[in-house]
Amino acid sequence: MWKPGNSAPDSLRGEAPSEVNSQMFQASLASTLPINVHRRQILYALEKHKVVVIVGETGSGKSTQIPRFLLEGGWCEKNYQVVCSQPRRLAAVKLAERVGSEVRFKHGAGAVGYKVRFDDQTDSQTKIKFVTDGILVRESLSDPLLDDYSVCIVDEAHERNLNQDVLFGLLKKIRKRRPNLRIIVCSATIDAEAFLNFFCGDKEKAKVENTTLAGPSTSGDASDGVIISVDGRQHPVESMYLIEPCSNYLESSCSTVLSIHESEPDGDILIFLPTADDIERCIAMTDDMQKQNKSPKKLQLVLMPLYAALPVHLQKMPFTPTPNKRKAIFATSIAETSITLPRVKYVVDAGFVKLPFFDADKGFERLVVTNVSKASANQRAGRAGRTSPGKCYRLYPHSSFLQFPDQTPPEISRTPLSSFILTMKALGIDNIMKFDLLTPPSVESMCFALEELFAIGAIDEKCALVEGVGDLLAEFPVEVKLGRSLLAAFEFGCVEEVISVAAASQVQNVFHYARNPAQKQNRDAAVSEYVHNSGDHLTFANIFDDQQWKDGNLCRERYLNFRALQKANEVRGQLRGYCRRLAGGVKNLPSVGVGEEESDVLILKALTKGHIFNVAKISSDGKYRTLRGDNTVTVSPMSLYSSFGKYSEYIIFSYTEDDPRNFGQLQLVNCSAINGQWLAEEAKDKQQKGQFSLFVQR
Ligand SMILES: Nc1ncnc2c1ncn2[C@@H]1O[C@H](COP(=O)(O)OP(=O)(O)OP(=O)(O)O)[C@@H](O)[C@H]1O
Repeated sequence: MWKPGNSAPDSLRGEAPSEVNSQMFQASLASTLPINVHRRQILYALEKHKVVVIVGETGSGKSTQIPRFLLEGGWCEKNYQVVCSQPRRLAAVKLAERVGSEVRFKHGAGAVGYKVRFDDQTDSQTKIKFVTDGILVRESLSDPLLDDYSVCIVDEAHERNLNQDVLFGLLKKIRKRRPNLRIIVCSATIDAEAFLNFFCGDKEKAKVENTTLAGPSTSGDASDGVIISVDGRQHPVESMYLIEPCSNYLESSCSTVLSIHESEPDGDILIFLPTADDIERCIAMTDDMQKQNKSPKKLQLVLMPLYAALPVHLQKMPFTPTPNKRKAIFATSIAETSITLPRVKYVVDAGFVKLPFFDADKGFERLVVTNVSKASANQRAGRAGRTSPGKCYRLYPHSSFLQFPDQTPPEISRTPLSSFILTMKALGIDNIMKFDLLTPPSVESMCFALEELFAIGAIDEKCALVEGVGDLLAEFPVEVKLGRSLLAAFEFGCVEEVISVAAASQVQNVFHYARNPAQKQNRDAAVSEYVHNSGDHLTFANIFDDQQWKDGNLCRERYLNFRALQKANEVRGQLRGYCRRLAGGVKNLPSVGVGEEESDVLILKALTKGHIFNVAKISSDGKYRTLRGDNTVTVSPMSLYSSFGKYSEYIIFSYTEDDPRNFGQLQLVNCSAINGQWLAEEAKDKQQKGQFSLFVQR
């Protein structure tokens, strides 16, 4: 069933006799989920209505069972597929494994597949397809009416990521052209009426089903939409709050994990923290505290991280049984929705999330650690009690919870929109302001994105996609800055090196933090062996140029984050595949090597083409100011440029974040020295000299 050369996910591999029993067991467990009571109601609603909004508690069975109902209800006949989109790739992969193992007994091993960025595990036999929201949007570029699908399920709709919002608008358009298409929108916590109004509008009557009715409704015409509420969850989750706010959520997380381990019966613990760095620190702190506490324990406690920038084999570990041991899994919001970690009974929620926010005043995105929404907190709690009753320890008072926003603000209202605009243009939607969106984007962020796209040459002065740049970038699987740098790398013959830079930029924390001055001294000595004096970007390329990064021990000595490098290397492989296809199937991609002045200039020039909007110039007070927005900024102390970079009037940077030492100020992450002359050349190239000379003269 799987494409040659690809291995199937664990639970979808060849059938051993014992597996058959386990599948029958899983299928019988599935039939006890609360959503089963609504099976007929959902199938009937879908016969009668084009849009069905399903609201059901976490763990009621929406993500796993609805696709199965549809398969069994005949929605995959005549070569149609049912597609279910998820915000995150981990959820899409895990759901495909789970649903695959539930249905394979009846429908064959290939009935369920998944498609996520860089990994397509579907073929002509696939009937239920789990994808990420971004993949479904991309599919609509080549198949504008999504003709392969009879039903599109958009799951976890409360997340309102940018791709979901595009999908809602597209599906609304498509359903007018394809009356046979059915749309299901699912979540535990959405404003169902708002979604129904969006799809059905005032003219078409929206109908709310009686929530307790298990049977079919008898009214409404086929153009109606309908809301179905699914009551109840399989197992209860008890939520507990702190009486007083805690002063240090990392310490509080560690001590809560250890006290659960000492006092609560068996069951794994899932801890939600905002960043990968917090996770690594919290694991180290818990480990230290555990070693100091010598009292005998019934069970050994194993500490594991789970975040997006981990290599795939480490992301799988929390899902693997550890007999006679209790797992404490420290996760970001990657584990918040759709996934089931079967043995988790306890959730510890620090109540924070790291989110990008576009600051229209500064003209830059800021990564901010902020309170989660009530919807997210409830999703997190929902990870306990999936296979038995559970408990959620919230590390904040109930009064704080009540002040959390109901929902996280939609991504469209808080992030830069360059990729979004490119996608819309590639879809042929030129007047974006007229495209039907649940929340319209702000004029400021649209202008900012259009300017950036113009500056990198993706659109022309009439805002049309530039052939050979804009159209390619719309399909590139990385953000536009890196995509543009990769395209430029073909021009400069340094594709391999820019791939390394792009891959390392996708994972955070390539280097381990130095936590005190002594560590910093050691780190600086270790890092000096491979650092490039232009700063971070060429150091990334250097690390991959030198095969020694593959040695975990050596990485530790050199303060390199082995896990992050493994992940970056995975991404390198994926980007290489993409670039090879782009170059017409060539085997060897152009490479110049790192370390010779001439080749280094080529790599930095390619990067400058993509980062033309992310340039800072030193001003007379000795501080850097961004050319765009004229913000006074500092270089992040984590950037190697701050300790090792040669002085440069101009630098490029990957992104900005809040400076923890200066409230309200931005700091630049991943910085490299460039030559200001390249900016002028770039401006000349594009005949935009007037625009760029403004920057250069400042
Ligand atoms: N991998 C798994 N291992 C064990 N049980 C599972 C697994 N996946 C799902 N389940 C069972 O199926 C139940 C329903 O899961 P499902 O993901 O369909 O719920 P949901 O309603 O979509 O919840 P959420 O909104 O939290 O994603 C879980 O609570 C659990 O009991």
